[in-house]
Amino acid sequence: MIDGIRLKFCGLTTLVDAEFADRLGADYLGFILYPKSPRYLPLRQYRDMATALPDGRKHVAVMVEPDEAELVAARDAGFDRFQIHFRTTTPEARLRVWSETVGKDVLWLAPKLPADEAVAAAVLEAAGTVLLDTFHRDRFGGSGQTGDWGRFRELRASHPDHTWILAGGLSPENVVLALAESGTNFVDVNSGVETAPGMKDHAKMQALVLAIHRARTAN
Ligand SMILES: O=C(O)c1ccccc1N[C@@H]1O[C@H](COP(=O)(O)O)[C@@H](O)[C@H]1O
Repeated sequence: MIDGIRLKFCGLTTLVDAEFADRLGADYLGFILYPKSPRYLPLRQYRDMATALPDGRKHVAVMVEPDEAELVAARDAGFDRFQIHFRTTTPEARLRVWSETVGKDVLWLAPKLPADEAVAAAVLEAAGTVLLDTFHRDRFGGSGQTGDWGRFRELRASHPDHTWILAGGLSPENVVLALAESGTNFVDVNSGVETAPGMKDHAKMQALVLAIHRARTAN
């Protein structure tokens, strides 16, 4: 927690980067288990890394429309949270399977939500947390593009019983404005603190944490 803001650094592919995220005080460390991502981390590599990481941070498995066996494998590997990106045409029964497999409290649903679509009731029923990433027609996440922070604010206010996570193109340069405009207390940061996909830039990670700290402690 950085002065009341929950922080997840995502797309971690090396122990050095994960340890650095931990030292900076990130609450959540995100590992992308989606083979088509340039930040893909195979599950066996995650297991090796996880045993070497200090306790205290929650580990998030980032997946795209996993089948039940893939989700069970991630659950059995010891992840604490499960962030699932999916198309809004996904059958509701599938959302229920994800929810029953890991539990509503630890499931983060990330619908690929076009500007004119509401968050479906089935999404809110299946998960206690909704992650709003920027809509991109051809991608599930990691686009590096910012979204509609005003819409995030409205959705969060409309569903106060859920936890809402802001994602999409967040960086040291824009995070303070994103906090102010979205009203979020939970940010997910990925490509905005990289030198290349999957390679974290420690100076940018530190700058992001400092930017949040300064914004939150300024009078
Ligand atoms: O980063 C990826 O490659 C990725 C692939 C598939 C699903 C999610 C992915 N990343 C997630 O996307 C958001 C936003 O990322 P960015 O800050 O815009 O780069 C974040 O939740 C990542 O976990």
